[in-house]
Amino acid sequence: MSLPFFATVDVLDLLPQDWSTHVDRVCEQWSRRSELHGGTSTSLEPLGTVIDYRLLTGDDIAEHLPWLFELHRTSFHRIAEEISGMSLDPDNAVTSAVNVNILDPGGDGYEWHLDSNPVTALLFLSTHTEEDGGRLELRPTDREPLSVTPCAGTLAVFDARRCPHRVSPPTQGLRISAPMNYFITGQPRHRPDDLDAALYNHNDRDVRMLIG
Ligand SMILES: O=C(O)CCC(=O)C(=O)O
Ligand SMILES: [Fe+2]
Repeated sequence: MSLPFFATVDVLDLLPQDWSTHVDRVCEQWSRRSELHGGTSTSLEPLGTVIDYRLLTGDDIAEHLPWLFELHRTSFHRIAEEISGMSLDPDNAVTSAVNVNILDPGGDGYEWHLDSNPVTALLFLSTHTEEDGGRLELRPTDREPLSVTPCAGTLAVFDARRCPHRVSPPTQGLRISAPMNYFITGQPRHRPDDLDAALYNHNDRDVRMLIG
């Protein structure tokens, strides 16, 4: 559970001019409530833990925020390769490739967990102060814990499969972020069987795949 790379990059100039109103509108209209449960294969929370949040799946994003879906496959892909120093492939399962997490203050959070994909790029879509909560917290075993205050337009790239991470519950302001999955070229991909059901609260594994 080490952290071989972690970097943040300002990507504001890659977002469309009206990104903020567009994201707000789509979150308002299309997000659904979900729950994270301790005890699932990637969770590090004790059994019985239930954490609320809202999300947009990749299907919602491909349809309503197509520029974000596209950035995952183009500019953000290149940035993730530069930072990780590896040849990567974007996740081509539509539902999980890009998500948007929406945490309402006063109750929502995101559990301690590991991702199943080796490289995660996380785009912050809201800005917070240190007092607002909603911090991305990482606990690598081989260095000091990291705690990142979200700043809209910043992309964080890290090895989320080996480094436990969570979002501390926001106390003020809607916290919005977009996690994006990448895999190492040529290495087998493993997605635990219960993960889609755990994240999207449905049991039918996603079958929409993009070519390439
Ligand atoms: O929303 C965040 O800041 C982190 C979420 C996360 O780690 C994930 O969706 O896997
Ligand atoms: Fe994660």
